[in-house]
Amino acid sequence: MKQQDLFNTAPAPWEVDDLVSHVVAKIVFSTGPQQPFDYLVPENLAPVAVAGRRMRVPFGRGDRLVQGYCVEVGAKQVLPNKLKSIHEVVDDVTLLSRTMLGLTRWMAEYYLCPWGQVLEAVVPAAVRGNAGTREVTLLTVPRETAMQLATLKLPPKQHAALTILAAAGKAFTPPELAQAAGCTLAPIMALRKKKLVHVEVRRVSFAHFDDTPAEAEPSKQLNEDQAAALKTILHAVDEERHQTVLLHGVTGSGKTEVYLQAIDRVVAAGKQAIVLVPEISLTPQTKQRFRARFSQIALLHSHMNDVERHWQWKRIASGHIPVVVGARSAIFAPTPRLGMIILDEEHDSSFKQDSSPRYHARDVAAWRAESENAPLILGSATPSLESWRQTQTGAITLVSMPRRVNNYPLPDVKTVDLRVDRKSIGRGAISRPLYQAMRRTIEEDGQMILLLNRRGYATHIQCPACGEKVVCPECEIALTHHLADNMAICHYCDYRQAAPKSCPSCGFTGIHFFGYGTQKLEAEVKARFPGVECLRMDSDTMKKPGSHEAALERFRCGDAKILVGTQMIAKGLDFPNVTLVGVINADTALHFPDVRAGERTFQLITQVAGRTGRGHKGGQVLVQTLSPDHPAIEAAARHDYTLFAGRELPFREKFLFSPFAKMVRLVARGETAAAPEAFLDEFAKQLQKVAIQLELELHLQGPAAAPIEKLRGQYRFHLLLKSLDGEKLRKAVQMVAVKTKSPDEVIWTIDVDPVDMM
Ligand SMILES: Nc1ncnc2c1ncn2[C@@H]1O[C@H](COP(=O)(O)OP(=O)(O)OP(=O)(O)O)[C@@H](O)[C@H]1O
Ligand SMILES: [Zn+2]
Repeated sequence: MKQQDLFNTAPAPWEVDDLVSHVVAKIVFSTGPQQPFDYLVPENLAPVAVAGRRMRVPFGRGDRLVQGYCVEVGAKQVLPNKLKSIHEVVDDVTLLSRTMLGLTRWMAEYYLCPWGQVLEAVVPAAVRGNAGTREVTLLTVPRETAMQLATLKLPPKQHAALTILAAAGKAFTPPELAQAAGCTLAPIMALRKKKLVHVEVRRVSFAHFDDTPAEAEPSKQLNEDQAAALKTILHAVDEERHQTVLLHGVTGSGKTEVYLQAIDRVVAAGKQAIVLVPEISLTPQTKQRFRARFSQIALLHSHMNDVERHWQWKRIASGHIPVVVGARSAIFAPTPRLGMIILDEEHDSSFKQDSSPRYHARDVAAWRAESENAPLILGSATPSLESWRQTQTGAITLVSMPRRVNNYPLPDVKTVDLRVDRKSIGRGAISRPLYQAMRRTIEEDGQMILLLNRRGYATHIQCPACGEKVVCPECEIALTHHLADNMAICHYCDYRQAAPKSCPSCGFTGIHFFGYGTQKLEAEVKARFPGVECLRMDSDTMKKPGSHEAALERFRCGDAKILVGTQMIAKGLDFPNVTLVGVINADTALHFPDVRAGERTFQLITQVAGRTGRGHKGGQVLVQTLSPDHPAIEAAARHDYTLFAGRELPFREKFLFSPFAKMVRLVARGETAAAPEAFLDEFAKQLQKVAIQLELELHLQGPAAAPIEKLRGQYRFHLLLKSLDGEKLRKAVQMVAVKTKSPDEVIWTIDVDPVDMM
């Protein structure tokens, strides 16, 4: 883990006279040893041996050739016979600029993971694999050969081919030349052997994608709030200095228009902008909005194939594409002249990667923007408490847009208390008040969105006779009943079995399916509103590429009246005819054993409520809940972010959580419960020793069984580390980690600034 250079050790005193200055390349491997190694750069490779390219080098006793990333090249005093030489430079283009190399190094140190692993995450596999390109051999005639052409004694076919190539004035591949000269490849091979033609091997791209811009759209006349926000942003853009601005604008306040006009200025200055959005927000609507304003734009999304990904990467790296829009990993777009970074919906948890390197795009963006003197714009109606807190300390500039565009009011939000007697609520998932509101909406030709954050049909299966619950044998989590193929499925590991007809334990045939998923809700809507088209959007119905677009188009054009879905329908959508939003169960995420449960609930309800009232018809929201008095639900019903943050922050401070304390989470898993628990116990003990040494005030929670105690057959434990001093905390973890050799049966991970606590 520690980045130390084996070859940086000082030479012995009697060796000093033998030192010579040599060009040395520092190589980092993506697997195997974690520390960089030095290699000599032979003279013939000096022009191409550039930091940021991959190189093949001899490694180990057998000098096996392995590939690594060159992260630095420079003159160094070395004992020449002690270092091996680079064998080959793999890339003919530089994959990582100095800034990007610096970024990867910072990520490795900050997130406590191997540098090589970060490099592999930053350079897309499609780029590493040169997807969509092939090597071609190109032939030309050197000048001296061309001048002697008339006097050269050659067989007629060779002579003819050489004459044609010399006259062509451009390079031919061997088959092209053979065709032009009307001969086989043999005479051309002969010319190559005689060295009468110059041979060059070059990698060319055969990919091409259509990027015709959408119909152009002029920018909008900004309202007062938007103009003020834009002014603050442009200040930083014009001065080419780094500043982070949090654009806190309520839903429908027109944040996108502010981004677009800020980007205009960046592009006019000849620079590039990166816009990050949650993957799920890369809707046709978002794409269209950006396409209509910028003719040259790269849209990076997960359905892209390798050939296209590589093609886009090269276009961005060439500097020709001024605007890049994409999900989390677009923060690594190789823009040579970065002028601004925007994170829309900056609070979204999809910006945190849940596999190593476990980076948060917001923090990576902050590092990048700072080192490239570019402004960073964070936008949200429900900012993360991390960003909000920084506006209080002055590290981030706050700009507010508290009103919707066109002075549309925020929708009226009412809670439906599900605790009152069932009679007045009605049966099924849709309460009586919600049903009546739905009926009215249809009569008034409006559209509506129903949010239920659980997919599947019934959320648990239980025997009323003996109480037996049907759980996943691998995760011990209740299986969800899915109607398609009548299966019972584990939502954690995708284990599936046929839905039981009787109790697997006592044989009772009246086994019961409880709870509501989106499938069951859709069925209920269809039964109660026959003839009204209802669409369902969740990860089950949205598997196929393009299905997202198709569904949203049916809703946009007004054919579908009711849209039922999970959180994927909660953000970003801008449909003026949506006059009703129903939250079927506001409590699904409220009681998770996670410090952010309240924050997530507040965000989800505020965001989904924001989908309505975006037109002149107005809108209303009904939130069904068992806890209408919960502070998060109450604040969301009032669209009051400041109220929510004002209540939540003191709690976080008191109990030492983010954003006040820095947190690191360790998760260990294994076939038995004992091994991972013992491992974390020992880790905690070592940490406490190191903490004394470093004078670190360390707070430990656990080790304890993780909320998801068992996953895919493995027992999971976690240990939460907290401290006000993040730097020292990471240092302590690193010091223990380098010395720790985990037993074979334990797999463990380090998560710095964890978001997922399950
Ligand atoms: N100055 C303006 N005048 C008129 N309409 C505007 C103006 N600015 C934006 N709009 C329109 O207002 C609507 C809402 O804007 P937008 O989707 O950017 O809001 P938002 O702040 O991103 O909301 P959300 O957080 O809910 O996604 C869009 O249809 C947009 O075209
Ligand atoms: Zn499972």
